[in-house]
Formats: sequence, structure tokens, C-alpha cells
Amino acid sequence: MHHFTSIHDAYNIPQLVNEALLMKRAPYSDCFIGKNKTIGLLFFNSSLRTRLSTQKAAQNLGMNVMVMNVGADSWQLEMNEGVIMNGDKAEHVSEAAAVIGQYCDIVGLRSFPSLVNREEDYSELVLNQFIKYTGRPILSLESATRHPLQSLTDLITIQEYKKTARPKVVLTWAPHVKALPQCVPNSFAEWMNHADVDFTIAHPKGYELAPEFSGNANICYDPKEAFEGADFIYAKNWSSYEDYGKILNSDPAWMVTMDKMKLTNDAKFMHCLPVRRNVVVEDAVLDSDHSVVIQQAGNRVWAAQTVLKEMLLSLAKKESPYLF
Ligand SMILES: NCCC[C@H](NC(=O)CCC(=O)O)C(=O)O
Ligand SMILES: NC(=O)OP(=O)(O)O
Repeated sequence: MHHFTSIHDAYNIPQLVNEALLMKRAPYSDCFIGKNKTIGLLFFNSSLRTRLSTQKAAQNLGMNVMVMNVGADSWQLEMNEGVIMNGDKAEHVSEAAAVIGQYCDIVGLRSFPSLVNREEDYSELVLNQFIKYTGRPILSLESATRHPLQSLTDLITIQEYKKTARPKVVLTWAPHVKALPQCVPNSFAEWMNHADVDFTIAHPKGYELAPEFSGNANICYDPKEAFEGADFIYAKNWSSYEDYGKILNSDPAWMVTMDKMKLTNDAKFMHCLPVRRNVVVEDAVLDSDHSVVIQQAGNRVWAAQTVLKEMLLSLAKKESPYLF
């Protein structure tokens, strides 16, 4: 695995999940694999889980870690080509990313979408500029359209908690006070469509995801109907893809409640976090045995560690092909 920016970079997904579960039981079994290698973790946006779990994963593999809040700690970066840079952006990505590439063997990058310009967001401008100019393998820490480390974590968590061979997994839209990206639901849908699960996406009309992500999932516009017999409820708010970046609905009937959880097959409740209590999901669900959100966040380490190990092996193969 050279870059890891989407499910398309993972060639054997069941093997990746198994590897992560093995890693969880023996976290330090590969503690020399990253010796003398440096990962730079660049954040254009806030993070708690991704930042700490990726740092821990890299350290478990023996790597050196550098973390930078780009924009806040460094210069504002111009991402577009051919611009006359007489505004507020002091440095072009072509120099900044190339310089970072001089210091790091692998670069992790978090950059949310603008939610203003759909074409630009869905072209993954920032991610692709870093791929172009660092000359290093890029690990997505959530980009404009996807959050693949989160989705791998989610699949690992479903594998751990499933009680039937082919569980019913429901991705349900939930209300929010802010317009949020489509990355988490896009990516979750993409990974679930490749997994052996019965997959439903529930949302109000107008919240359809881009067809390339929703794929062949069952689409349901009624939350109660969607919850019937579910084994996993995965809640997330997202803003509209069609009416790009807009909030079209704030109906509290879409909040995840204990009443609705009673319709499920004693489902596990999942959310990528951070979550707004009593807006997205009520306290009673988060504080009940249904919720596995903390265990899910714990699994972020094993997802990151598995992916980083693959990336390090691929780097080593490139650097010393005669050893393989
Ligand atoms: N990395 C996990 C999710 C990040 C982001 N959530 C947020 O921005 C929540 C912000 C708030 O609740 O104010 C999202 O939905 O894509
Ligand atoms: N779930 C997730 O990516 O959390 P952070 O935004 O805190 O990293």
C-alpha cells in the first residue's frame, strides 16, 4: 500500500481487518518496523481521536512523529496553481509540501471540505496537491470527501461485535446545528458496500449522498422503518450533497432515541465522535449498553497501525527491493 486515501488503496479488506484485530492483541509485535522513519501529521482542522490514535499507532511501530496544525502554526497555504499571491496566503503548497517531504517519510493529512464549492471539494484539491508535491506516501486523516481510517475502524468494530454472519447495518442521518461534511457517511457507505453486510442508509429527502458512495445500499426515508431489526445503528449528520453544504432539515424525529433502539435487534450504537448529546443521540442511548462509541474510538489505533505497517512495508520494498 503506497498511499491510503480511500478503500481503493486497500487490496484485501478482510485481511486488513484480521490484521488489525491481531495487532490489538499484540500491539508491540512490530515495534521496530518504523525505526528511523518519520511521519508528519498535518492538521488543517481540529481533531482529538485521529491525532492521538495515529500518533500512538506510529509510536507503537517505532516511528518518529511530528505534528503540525497547518494554518494555525505555519503559514497560510495557497492551493491553486497560477495565482498571483498578493492576498493573505504567504506560501504555495508546491514549496510547503515539497519541504515537508524533505523531513518526512510518510505524511498524514487532515483537510475538511469548504462546503461552498462542490466541484473543488469533490476534486480533492488539497489532498491531491500534497500527493503531487510531497513526493511521499500520503495517509488521509480525513479529506474533503472521505475518512478511510474511520471506516476501517468501523468495519473492525462491526467484526468484533456482530452476532450474525451478515448483520443489518443502518447508517442514519441525524440532526445537527451546523452544516457538516459528507466525508464520514460517504466513506462508511463505500466500505459497507464492499463488506458482507445488509446495508441501509436512512435520511430525509434531499440528503442523498453522491451515487458513487451510496452505491447499491437500500435507501429509506423513514427512521422507524430503517431501525426495524437492525444489528448496528451508525448515526451521523451530514449537510446536503445536492443542495451543496446546506441544512435542509432539523426534525428531532431523526434523533436516535431509546424508543427507536427498541425496534432494533438489540443493536449496537456507533458514531465516529465528536457527537452532540441530545441533538444527534439522546443521553439514554449513549449511556446504555447499546453504545460502543468508546470501544470504536479505541479501535482507531489498530486501524491506523495496520495501515501504517502496510505503508512502511511498501516503502521498505521500494528502498531495498533485494530484501523482498
Ligand atoms: N472527524 C470526525 C467528524 C468531523 C466532523 N465533525 C464536526 O465537525 C463536528 C463539529 C461540531 O459538532 O461542532 C464531521 O462531521 O465530518
Ligand atoms: N472521529 C474522528 O475522526 O475524530 P477527530 O475528528 O476528533 O479526529
